[in-house]
Amino acid sequence: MKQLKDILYRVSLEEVIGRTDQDINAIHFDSREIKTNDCFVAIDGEKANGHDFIEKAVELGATAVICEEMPKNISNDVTYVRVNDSRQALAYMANHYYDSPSKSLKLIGVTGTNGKTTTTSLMYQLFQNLGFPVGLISTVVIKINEKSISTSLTTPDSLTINKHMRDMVDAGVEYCFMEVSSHGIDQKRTLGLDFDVAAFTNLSHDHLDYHHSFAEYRDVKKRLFDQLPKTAVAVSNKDDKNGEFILQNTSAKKVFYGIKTIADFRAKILEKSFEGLKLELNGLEVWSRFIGDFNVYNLLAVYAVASQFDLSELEIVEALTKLEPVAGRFQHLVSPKKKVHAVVDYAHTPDALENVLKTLNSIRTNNETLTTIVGCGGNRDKTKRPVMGNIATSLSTQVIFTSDNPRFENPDEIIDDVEAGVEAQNTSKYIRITDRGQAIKTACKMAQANDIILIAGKGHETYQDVNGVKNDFDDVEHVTTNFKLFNL
Ligand SMILES: CC(=O)N[C@H]1[C@@H](OP(=O)(O)OP(=O)(O)OC[C@H]2O[C@@H](n3ccc(=O)[nH]c3=O)[C@H](O)[C@@H]2O)O[C@H](CO)[C@@H](O)[C@@H]1O[C@H](C)C(=O)N[C@@H](C)C(=O)N[C@H](CCC(=O)O)C(=O)O
Ligand SMILES: Nc1ncnc2c1ncn2[C@@H]1O[C@H](COP(=O)(O)OP(=O)(O)OP(=O)(O)O)[C@@H](O)[C@H]1O
Ligand SMILES: N[C@H](CCC[C@H](N)C(=O)O)C(=O)O
Ligand SMILES: [Mg+2]
Repeated sequence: MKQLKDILYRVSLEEVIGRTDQDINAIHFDSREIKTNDCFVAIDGEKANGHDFIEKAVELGATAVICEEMPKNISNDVTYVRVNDSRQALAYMANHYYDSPSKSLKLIGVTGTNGKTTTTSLMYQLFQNLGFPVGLISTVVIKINEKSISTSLTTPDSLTINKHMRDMVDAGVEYCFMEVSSHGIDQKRTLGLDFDVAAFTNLSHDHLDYHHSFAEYRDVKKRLFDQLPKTAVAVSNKDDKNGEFILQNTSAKKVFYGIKTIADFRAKILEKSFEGLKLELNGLEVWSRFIGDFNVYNLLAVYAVASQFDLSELEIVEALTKLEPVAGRFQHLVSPKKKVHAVVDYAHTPDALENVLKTLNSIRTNNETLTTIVGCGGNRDKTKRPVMGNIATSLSTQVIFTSDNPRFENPDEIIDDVEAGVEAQNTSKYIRITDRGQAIKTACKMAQANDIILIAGKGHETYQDVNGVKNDFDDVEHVTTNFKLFNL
């Protein structure tokens, strides 16, 4: 239990009505969760305005309200605090409420369009293999040592982050690896966290519905590095067009990795196949079970981050070679009889789809058919749809356009948008099958020995979100079932 004035430390207060020495049970930004003696933080959001629920929160027992505009009706036994920015206030309050847990952790944040889940999960794996107590906050799962906690956002809200970090510290965790999404930075979900290292993977087209322009999207990502203290380390991908720009204004120590340019952490690709990659990492020759040039960047990011701590280079490189692929990221399944290759991959951006398809084309030995099954999510950036339609048809033998998570949109209209990007010479290369299960079944039915099927977009997801209902759906399960059904 803490007093309101202790939680409000560092929050710039515009106006206060009422006392600030009362005990606060819990902080909530959703009125529906309020109970007696809680503090309600009103946020003017994307869909609703929390200020409209202040009275409801008071009715439910809130004794403190944090808001950007004072409500018309003031209740005598409630304290009202007006602030400039409720999201910022929430982040600082969450930090104090949980006793600044990020200060007790070695905190590593990873941002970028693609590769965040892969690199943070690999860092978690590597440090765990080296015997450290570890935590992870990722799109797929939150981990506190061995314990898994389910999650729905890549970067949760500031209260949830601080709560999990508190639990991590209490469980003895030393290193915490977390994904930092652009929504997370923009909505100040990570504000006030004490990052020791922040790493940048890459920047390409995504979320332009939310950020309006590519420059705005890029500048939001850059903010993570701008806010780092001098004592922190900023790691970036030198081969990415924005890799140097992102670190332009950071006060942190700069460290770069790359394949094409001179960098602190370098890799050379010596051999590639479905079995993995032979690499040279800073001069040391190693084997890795990963497939695809993009995964070399991911391994380099892990290498660069791990090298910022008290570990020997040999120890790190050896641990890198032992890393296992991450669920739904280039997850490779081979049918037992006809050796049909299926790759389930979370590529849901144009750049990711292009990388995965180029990788598959580069390891195709003969002229096996490469069938791509792909769609786009509903209620997300519409401008990426035609671009992905074009990439899929240009880089595959044949394509089945299907449904991803339609959310509240009509799946056939989403496919219309994807189809609109197909260039004239490729129009005979695709068919449309809206039902994703049928699309996977059709591809398996057509498959011949050694053919390759890419199922893109949903990776690890075990549901399909239709009108807000999450129906069970798992790409990997569908592939395995159809491998059996068609005796592949
Ligand atoms: C567009 C967006 O990012 N929205 C996020 C944002 O919601 P918001 O603050 O705008 O909320 P809102 O629905 O407008 O409501 C405003 C306020 O009224 C409150 N309210 C509402 C109703 C009520 O009865 N009482 C009440 O108090 C709400 O709790 C909220 O505080 O803040 C919420 C709490 O942190 C998030 O759950 C919510 O994520 C939504 C569900 C979402 O889908 N977000 C996606 C786009 C997202 O964030 N994705 C990123 C990147 C993904 C990636 O590429 O990896 C991620 O980090 O996951
Ligand atoms: N370094 C990389 N560069 C480009 N593409 C990548 C890279 N790493 C992974 N990908 C591709 O992007 C997909 C998503 O990877 P991952 O889940 O690691 O990214 P993410 O940044 O966490 O995505 P999200 O924003 O959804 O959380 C992968 O399935 C793969 O196709
Ligand atoms: N974190 C990403 C995931 C997209 C995954 C894809 N399957 C979709 O539903 O669009 C987002 O929320 O945009
Ligand atoms: Mg992720």
